[in-house]
Amino acid sequence: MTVTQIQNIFQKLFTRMSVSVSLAPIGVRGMKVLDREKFLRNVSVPVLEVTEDKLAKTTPIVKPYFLKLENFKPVQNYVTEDNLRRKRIFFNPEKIKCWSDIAENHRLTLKNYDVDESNFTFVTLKLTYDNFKFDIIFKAVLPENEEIVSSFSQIGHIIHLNLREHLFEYRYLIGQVLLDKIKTCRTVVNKSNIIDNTYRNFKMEVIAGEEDFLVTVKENRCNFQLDFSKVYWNPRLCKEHERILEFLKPEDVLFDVFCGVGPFSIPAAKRKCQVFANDLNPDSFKWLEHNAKSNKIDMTRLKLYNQDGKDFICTIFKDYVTDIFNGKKILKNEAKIHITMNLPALAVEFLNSFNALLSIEDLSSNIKCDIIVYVYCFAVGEDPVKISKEKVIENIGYDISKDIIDVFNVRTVSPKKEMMRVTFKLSKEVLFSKKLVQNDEPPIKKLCV
Ligand SMILES: C[S@@+](CC[C@H](N)C(=O)[O-])C[C@H]1O[C@@H](n2cnc3c(N)ncnc32)[C@H](O)[C@@H]1O
Repeated sequence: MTVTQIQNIFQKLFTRMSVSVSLAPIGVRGMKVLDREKFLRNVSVPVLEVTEDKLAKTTPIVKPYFLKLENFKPVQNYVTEDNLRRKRIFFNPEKIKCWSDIAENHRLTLKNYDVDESNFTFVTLKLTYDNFKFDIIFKAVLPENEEIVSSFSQIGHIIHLNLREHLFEYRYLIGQVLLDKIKTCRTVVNKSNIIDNTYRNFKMEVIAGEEDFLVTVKENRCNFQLDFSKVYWNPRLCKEHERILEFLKPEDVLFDVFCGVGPFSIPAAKRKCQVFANDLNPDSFKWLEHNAKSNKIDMTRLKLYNQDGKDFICTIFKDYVTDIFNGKKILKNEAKIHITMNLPALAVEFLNSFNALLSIEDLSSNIKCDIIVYVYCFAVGEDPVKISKEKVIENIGYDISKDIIDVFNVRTVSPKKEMMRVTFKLSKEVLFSKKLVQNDEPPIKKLCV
């Protein structure tokens, strides 16, 4: 018996006895400065050694047991001590600890090809930092039960983290690992405070890679270029942007009150809507203009504004609907007017600008015009639907319960905070409310929610 054969017997015995074989890195918990060498470890791994002619038949049978690691091939060439060329198929030791762990039907099929337990052995595999995915590394390094993978998003080449305070001391390690492991990443930033400024951008710290905030992202078949340090962009809103775009038909009109760099406005203009896009942030405005050009938008369909949302509603929107209601402007093919208000922390506070926006003199007979508002808000509490409805009604100053079309949960921001969208029909009652209320009553009706 050769030394290798004896080693194999011992390895088989040992592996049979051990309850579970973990492939995770060991001895790195608590590491704050990345030391790639410390991830080196030897693991005993089951392999099936077959002659080259048997490989094509054997591989499909044993594929479910393959050892899957980063930068690792589960099927490798091997030359025996007697100089014979063989193939080694590496199995996952977390699944296969001995020959009988292979399903019986698979063992029987293998036997038909003359492959059996005599082909099954164990080899020692040297695992390095390069073999582990970032989530495995974080699981091994960070305090137990920490989950950071869900708290990051990728915007072009930037990975954006929102680390909780107790993980701050690990931030440079986390940044470096992400930079190493995610091929499309060149910059890792951590948001260093919550978004509480007017322009909804965050102060951030570069924790790994280059200080380059200029990104290009693709959404709803449009390209957006932006400076992530100066403007708002959230890849988690892509689906919501798409949902709104689905509501828009060619010739419809969109007033995008807080448009950012244009994720509603630019694709809407591309779909032949008439779009009025506004944002207060001069940088958003700059990138909005840039993106309109780079997406080759017909600028007769897209008008851009850099004003406060309230002024935008009280001038641009007001003038447009005045012309509709006094018959100066006619919408083609019963087109609708849509108003998007995506500034969840504050948008409801702009709703009262619609209340009594128009005077009754502007109203020519019974012109009909569907105006749909999509206003976003945050809801913290047991019943986010009720909370967001109440917010809207309270702020618009009119009981619009009957006009609410939908209350939609867009996404969970944190365990107790939901981002909601309230869709409602902006009625003539609200737009002309002052004049509709008799006897100089204040325009705000008593709310019943
Ligand atoms: C949450 S972002 C939404 C951007 C974009 N609509 C989207 O869906 O990604 C809100 C935007 O509102 C803009 N903003 C903040 N206060 C504003 C105001 N008073 N008037 C107009 N825009 C404002 C910010 O600059 C920011 O771009």
